[in-house]
Amino acid sequence: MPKLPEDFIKKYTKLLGKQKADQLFNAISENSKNAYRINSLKEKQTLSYAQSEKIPLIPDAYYGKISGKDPEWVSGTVYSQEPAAMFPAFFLDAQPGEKILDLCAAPGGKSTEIGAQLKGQGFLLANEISLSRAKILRENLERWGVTNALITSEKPEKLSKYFSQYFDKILVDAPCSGEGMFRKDPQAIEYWSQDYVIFCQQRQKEILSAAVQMLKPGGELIYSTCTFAPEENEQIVSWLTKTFGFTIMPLKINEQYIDHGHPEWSDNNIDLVKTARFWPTANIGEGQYVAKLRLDEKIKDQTTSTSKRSKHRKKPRNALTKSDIHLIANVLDNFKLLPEIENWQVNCQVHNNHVFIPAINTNSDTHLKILANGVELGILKKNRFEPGHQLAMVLAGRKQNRVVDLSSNNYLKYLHGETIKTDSDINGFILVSFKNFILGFGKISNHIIKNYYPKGLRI
Ligand SMILES: C[S@@+](CC[C@H](N)C(=O)[O-])C[C@H]1O[C@@H](n2cnc3c(N)ncnc32)[C@H](O)[C@@H]1O
Repeated sequence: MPKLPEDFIKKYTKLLGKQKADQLFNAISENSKNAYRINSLKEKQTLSYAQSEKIPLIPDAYYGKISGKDPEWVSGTVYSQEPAAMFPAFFLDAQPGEKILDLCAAPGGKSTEIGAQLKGQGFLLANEISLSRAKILRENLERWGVTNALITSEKPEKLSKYFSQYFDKILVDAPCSGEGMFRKDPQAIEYWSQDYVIFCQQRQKEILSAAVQMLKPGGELIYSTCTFAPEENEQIVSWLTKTFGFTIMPLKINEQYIDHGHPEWSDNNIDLVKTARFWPTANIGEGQYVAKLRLDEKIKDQTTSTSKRSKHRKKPRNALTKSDIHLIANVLDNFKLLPEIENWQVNCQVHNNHVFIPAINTNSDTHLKILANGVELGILKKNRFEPGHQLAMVLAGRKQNRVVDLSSNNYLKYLHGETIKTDSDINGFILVSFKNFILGFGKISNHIIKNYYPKGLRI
């Protein structure tokens, strides 16, 4: 690991005192902690992991390392996540039916959890400014089986034009100087300087200024970073309260693991003790800061009437023909559908032959970079319907009968995209599983499973 920068050592020795600062520097030289969360959207399966050490407070989360080749991961049953990073979504506590924005969402650690909390009811907008990272976000949300997310790759200011005062809760898991990740990602040490901390602070203010425009009066903002820097933590929260009329809300802080925010590192606002700090010395995981703020109910609507007339309200025409419905039903009727997709005949739309149930209605003049909207059921081809991978991931939320479970050998063949021999007498589309974890679709004809595992995911 690279040496800690002199300015970093001086800064934290001054803030924490020599003894606590030395403990922090020692903790940074130790190994980082691995953990995973279990997906409550999927049918319960027996995992091959020990599940012996639980993450405090977080439901269904354990210490332990998982591999991207495990069927648990391929099927979206578990998500590997740094333990302290599980807390922002835990504190957000989305309720089914709410409208939630995750503004800086990739790769999706928090969006996947928010998707699970919503239980398919309500709406999640998962946005990531970087297109390459947004594609990974889409893969992760698809694997997780989330049905009600719109995934975009936009600048926060642009989103705010479409979603004025729209959301009940917004998570800003901000890009930051990453001091809390030094031991997990030593590159962050090389990148660090006090100037960089100030640059990040400025960027956080810009992102948050756009986020506030999208929050309903009385709505909640969760702000989090993975840095220790007060400039990006308590000082940002003080700026939010003074600039926009926010109240700092208490968080469930168990002082055994979680420190409180430090008023003396900002403007002495005593309410900053209600915010949460995670230090690697406290043994949960890496560094993290989380604050929950409520926007004043009486906040004035400063948006123009044009931007309030959002472009996502009008319901476009359902373009399915009778014969399309017949083709789709021929496939879907073989599976047990979840309540969110049961009424597909009424709710679905077709775009370039892709059949999907949108999370939100958008018009053709919505100029947002949209990577996914709701659930893609599949593609209409000439005289047939081919179910999509996302549908398989969603169907894993219920016990299915039309499933072929593979051997270890055939599991790898499936992930490679090969065809597989089977004893099954079924013909047509089936779900393919390994150790009962649903991996994707296959289509059987004469005891051969044609592989429908997406090309982009094959190993
Ligand atoms: C801490 S990461 C988010 C991690 C994510 N929430 C998760 O749990 O997987 C911060 C994200 O903010 C994005 N970002 C960078 N600059 C941004 C900006 N100006 N506006 C919005 N997002 C930005 C980064 O690309 C990065 O993916």
